[in-house]
Amino acid sequence: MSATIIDGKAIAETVRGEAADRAAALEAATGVKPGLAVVLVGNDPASEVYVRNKARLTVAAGMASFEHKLRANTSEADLIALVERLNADPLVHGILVQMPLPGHIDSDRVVLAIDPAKDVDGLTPANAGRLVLGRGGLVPCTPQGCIILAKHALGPDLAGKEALVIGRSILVGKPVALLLQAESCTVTMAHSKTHDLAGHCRRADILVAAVGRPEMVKGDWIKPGAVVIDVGINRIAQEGGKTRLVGDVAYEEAREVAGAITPVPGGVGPMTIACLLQNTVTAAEAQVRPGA
Ligand SMILES: NC(=O)C1=CN([C@@H]2O[C@H](COP(=O)(O)OP(=O)(O)OC[C@H]3O[C@@H](n4cnc5c(N)ncnc54)[C@H](OP(=O)(O)O)[C@@H]3O)[C@@H](O)[C@H]2O)C=CC1
Ligand SMILES: Nc1nc(=O)c2c([nH]1)NC[C@@H]1CN(c3ccc(C(=O)N[C@@H](CCC(=O)O)C(=O)O)cc3)C=[N+]21
Repeated sequence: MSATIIDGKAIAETVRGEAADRAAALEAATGVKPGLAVVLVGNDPASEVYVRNKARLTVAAGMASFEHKLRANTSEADLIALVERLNADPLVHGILVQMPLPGHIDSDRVVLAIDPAKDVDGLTPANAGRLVLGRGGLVPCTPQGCIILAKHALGPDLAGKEALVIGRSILVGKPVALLLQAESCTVTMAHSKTHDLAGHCRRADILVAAVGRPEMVKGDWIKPGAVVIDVGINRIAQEGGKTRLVGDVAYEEAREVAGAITPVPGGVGPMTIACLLQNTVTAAEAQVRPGA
């Protein structure tokens, strides 16, 4: 039996449409157009593609896009000074600093400089803490996207499902595990020190892979009928000098066993951008109508 392919591209289009409607309603009511600032340090070619995609889709959703491309040798102080200017800029409601940053910059200090009200990545201690406590705040985009995709496959009620998250980063693994727990799943978090990863995978009704290792999760690790959400974005070399994107799951093997699976590209990636636009509108609404 072959898995249902979860169409992240189509689902993301719907989510972006909702963000566009909310942005238009806010502008009609208050005259304020939500604005998103993206900061990229250095010229990593893959990151440049994401930044370009984000800018195009932000404008298409009726929001303002501000791009700041800084040289790879930009100092931490100059980067923090830019973040502080964006914090103070009334046209900017959301700030995203693309990770990873070059090695000479302490990313914790940069994230701490972001106004939590504009932290559309949900990385500041204020937003991360609210997520742990279950008290709202801005929630990281990729984890939100994972939950939406899992619900597309399983329906809105995820309660009681066995969920395994591979990866425990602040950007993806930890928040996705918290969101699954909030949906009343029974959650296991695996990482580089986990023993018998394959055995853990085989118990999972929902498997989220956020590792950054191309095709690490094999088909025979997957419980028949499971929902597989592949967060990995890995560029690998192909014959003829070309490259291609693959996830953290061996897709061709996995789709023979899983009940539903997200492709790479066209799965979680587009959802990340769609949820970023939603977070930008949410941030703008709160900044325009505090307490509303
Ligand atoms: N689709 C999208 O929108 C997005 C995709 N990504 C992609 O998702 C992937 C993960 O990103 P991110 O979370 O930022 O990555 P990090 O490198 O920050 O985290 C990777 C995690 O994987 C764990 N890990 C590493 N090797 C193994 C192993 N052999 N077995 C089990 N666990 C392992 C690490 O464990 P430990 O903690 O022990 O070191 C760590 O927790 C990347 O491919 C990235 O490009 C990221 C963001 C958005
Ligand atoms: N502060 C921060 N927040 C992030 O959310 C963040 C980050 N830094 N650093 C890098 C990762 C990676 N990431 C992606 C977003 C969209 C796609 C995406 O749109 N992918 C498409 C197209 C990919 C392509 O074809 O190039 C797809 O998978 O179909 C991919 C990857 C966000 N990240």
